Amino acid sequence: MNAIELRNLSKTYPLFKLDQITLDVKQGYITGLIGPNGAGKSTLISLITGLIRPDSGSIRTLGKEIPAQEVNVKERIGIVSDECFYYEHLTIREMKSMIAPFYKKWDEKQFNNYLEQFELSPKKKIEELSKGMKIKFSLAIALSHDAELLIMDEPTSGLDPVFRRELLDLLADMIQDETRSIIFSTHITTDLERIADYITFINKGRIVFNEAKDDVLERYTIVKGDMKLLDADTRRQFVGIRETAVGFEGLADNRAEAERLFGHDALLQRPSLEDLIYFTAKGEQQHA
Ligand SMILES: Nc1ncnc2c1ncn2[C@@H]1O[C@H](COP(=O)(O)OP(=O)(O)OP(=O)(O)O)[C@@H](O)[C@H]1O
Repeated sequence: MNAIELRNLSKTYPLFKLDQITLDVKQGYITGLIGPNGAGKSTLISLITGLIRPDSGSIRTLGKEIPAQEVNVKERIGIVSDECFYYEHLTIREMKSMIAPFYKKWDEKQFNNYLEQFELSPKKKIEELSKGMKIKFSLAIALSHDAELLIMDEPTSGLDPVFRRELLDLLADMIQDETRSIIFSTHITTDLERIADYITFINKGRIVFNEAKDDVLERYTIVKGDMKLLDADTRRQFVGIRETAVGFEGLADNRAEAERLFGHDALLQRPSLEDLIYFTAKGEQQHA
């Protein structure tokens, strides 16, 4: 089953279009959403959570049509972002008291455990929280109502490395029973290399791929070699190329083909997710 199903989803802003997005986010797994600045990640997440409305296309979250059946699904979802809509003048305890009644499965003991684990004082006002503390607070809320789907917009960007690791462990634990699902956007791609099962790459409002992480990292390859290996034909193999004084480095999207073409003349390496973003953006500049 899919936790999220998007069909031909479009949203147009004056200078940007999220264009005909069709995407399945699998239940029971962690999906990472990656892409350059302004690619449309937050817009996509806002559409999925019902914060903004699409111009066309359909959204089905946990089996329910959004926005039509939104009320039936809200309490089964946890949303984590540093831009959550809390009342700044309230304390953590007061804010929790406002939020908790909306959730049938609210677990007060669990919430208090998370506050302790995250070192958050219930007496602190929301306006006094740092960016990282706000993320921790919204995470404590999301994890205390037994959410089946966690949707997170750059949850790790404001967190220190120690807590980031702890959060990743927490997320990995959360999906152990294979009924819960997590989608999160981030620029810290090493976090996804650590825990994501699937990667959705979005660029300029379009999906570049939505695939199992291991398949992606197997399919693409970094090729390093001498400039004399590059001609009009071989250049076509590359998503993007970086030329240096001593040679070139490029990303090819077909490892088998690159091996056939370059054989032992070039060095082929497994790419990182960051390489995929970097070379895709670079390729666009080169083809522009
Ligand atoms: N309310 C809005 N009105 C007009 N344009 C908008 C609005 N919200 C987003 N955009 C535009 O949509 C595009 C995608 O923005 P979005 O925030 O979804 O990107 P992103 O991938 O999350 O980027 P980043 O990695 O920088 O956070 C940008 O060009 C942005 O300016």
